[in-house]
Amino acid sequence: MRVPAASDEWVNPLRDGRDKRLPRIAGPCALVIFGVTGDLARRKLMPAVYDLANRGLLPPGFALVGFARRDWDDQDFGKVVHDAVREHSRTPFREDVWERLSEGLRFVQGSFDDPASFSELASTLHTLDRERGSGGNHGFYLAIPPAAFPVVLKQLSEAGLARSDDGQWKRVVIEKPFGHDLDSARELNAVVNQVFPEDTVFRIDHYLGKETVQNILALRFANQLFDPIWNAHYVDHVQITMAEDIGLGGRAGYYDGIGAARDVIQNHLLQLLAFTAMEEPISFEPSELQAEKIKVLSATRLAEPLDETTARGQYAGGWQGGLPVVGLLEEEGFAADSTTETFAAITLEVDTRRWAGVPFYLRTGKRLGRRVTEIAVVFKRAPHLPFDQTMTEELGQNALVIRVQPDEGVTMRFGSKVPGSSMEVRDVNMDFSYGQAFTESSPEAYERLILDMLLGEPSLFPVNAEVELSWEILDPVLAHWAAEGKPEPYEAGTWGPPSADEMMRRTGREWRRP
Ligand SMILES: NC(=O)C1=CN([C@@H]2O[C@H](COP(=O)(O)OP(=O)(O)OC[C@H]3O[C@@H](n4cnc5c(N)ncnc54)[C@H](OP(=O)(O)O)[C@@H]3O)[C@@H](O)[C@H]2O)C=CC1
Ligand SMILES: O=C1O[C@H](COP(=O)(O)O)[C@@H](O)[C@H](O)[C@H]1O
Repeated sequence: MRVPAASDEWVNPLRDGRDKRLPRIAGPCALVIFGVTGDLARRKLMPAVYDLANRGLLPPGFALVGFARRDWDDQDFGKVVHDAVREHSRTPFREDVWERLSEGLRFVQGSFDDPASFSELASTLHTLDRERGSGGNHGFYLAIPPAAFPVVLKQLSEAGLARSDDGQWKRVVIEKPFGHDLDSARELNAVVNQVFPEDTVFRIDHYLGKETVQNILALRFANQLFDPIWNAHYVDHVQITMAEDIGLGGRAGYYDGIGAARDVIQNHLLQLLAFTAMEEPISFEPSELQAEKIKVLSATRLAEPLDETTARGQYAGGWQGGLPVVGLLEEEGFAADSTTETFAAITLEVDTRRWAGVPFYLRTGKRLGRRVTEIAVVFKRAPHLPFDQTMTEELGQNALVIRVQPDEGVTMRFGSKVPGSSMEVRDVNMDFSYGQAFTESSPEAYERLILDMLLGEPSLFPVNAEVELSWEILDPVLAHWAAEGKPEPYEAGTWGPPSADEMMRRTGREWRRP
């Protein structure tokens, strides 16, 4: 198989033709992970790198450099990567793959505020370029606390690590959250672009790396079936749910003061809305896809009044999976009077001809009934039912449900005659399940996104404008909630605070129980 040179033409991954179904392999390069001792690196990034190696998608001399404060050497680091891979990788562990990967592992010990550590990083990379042929192509993954983004960018710049000579590339991957409101996102964007030109900045929203999210584009734009009814004439409303059953033990440092809306609505859920509501791009060139997402986000705004169209909550103690669990205020590290919300629901309107008058309800929460992310497009009722009313009491509204996770797939809900002598009609489901339709398991989101970054393929990374527009949409409700004070408590293991149900009841609708 041909290994593309670093200078190979960029190939659009969303427009691959038949001959391009062959796996795309990254050219010679090194990946530096800042924050390599952290939770994200251990659970997601290092396993994803191994999975790519296992699939033969990394170049022969690939190098992975970890940077953190621990007093480790390359061997210690190798053991940590090994354990993370054994515990969390998607693909089976193979000794020969591990041997090859481990030859390129290096650790640089240092603090973000210490220029000497960055000089050492530069010298490590130069050595790798020479010895393993990474060719001056370096990706820098910032898996670090958001407050540290500016200092690391400055150090990279001052150490000359952000500068590319001819035929080389330097790219930066920035984890979320990208700012905590519009102003801070603008400031951060300015800092980032002082060091890395926009086309070398890869802002991660890992939801875009999920197969089921990319499949929204296929479902909508590869089929004739859905588009004619994908509009305000037929759609009653859209519900986007990201529910988690986990609590926030161990995450206080990041989550307290951030809350559910900043953590996932600003990024993952608004990206899901953009994919669901945008117009067909004229091609899958990154700029065309981004243009459509930008257009639809520009047309999106909060429905008002906010105390009726939004809800927020904080989990209290309760039961989950048959076990008692504590409330947020008892979780280690959270302030006893924390006003951080762990549940958020908002109503959005999309001011376009396609969506005028169709509410988009977005909700997310921790310690909810179960883990599920789905987009439910709920259709209007048939204008006339030629049945005896008693025969349709169990007929709901038609719905198309895109199950992002788990049990990935698509379900269509519609009415069907109940077998028997009467014309009774009841809801039934028609399912497409990834597990049944495809034999191969889907790549993990980070696997896909790390590879795309190494290949320089930006389609699945939100640009600056999308991030800022998302804050613009959310800022008013964040200010509204900040003025309100304490969120409403809800029992762990339930579906959120009563005000969330009330918010829907007011409109004559109800949340799905996925
Ligand atoms: N965890 C997750 O599931 C997700 C995380 N993210 C984002 O990823 C990023 C990282 O999150 P997470 O892994 O959970 O964070 P952690 O707190 O677990 O890890 C932070 C890392 O940063 C390093 N670090 C912190 N300060 C310094 C410093 N001054 N000098 C050198 N290293 C330092 C720590 O190294 P040391 O060992 O030296 O302390 C550690 O490796 C955040 O932006 C988060 O929002 C995004 C989505 C999901
Ligand atoms: O970005 C985040 O996502 C995770 C959930 O990710 P998923 O892929 O398992 O759905 C969430 O737990 C975390 O709070 C948030 O920062």
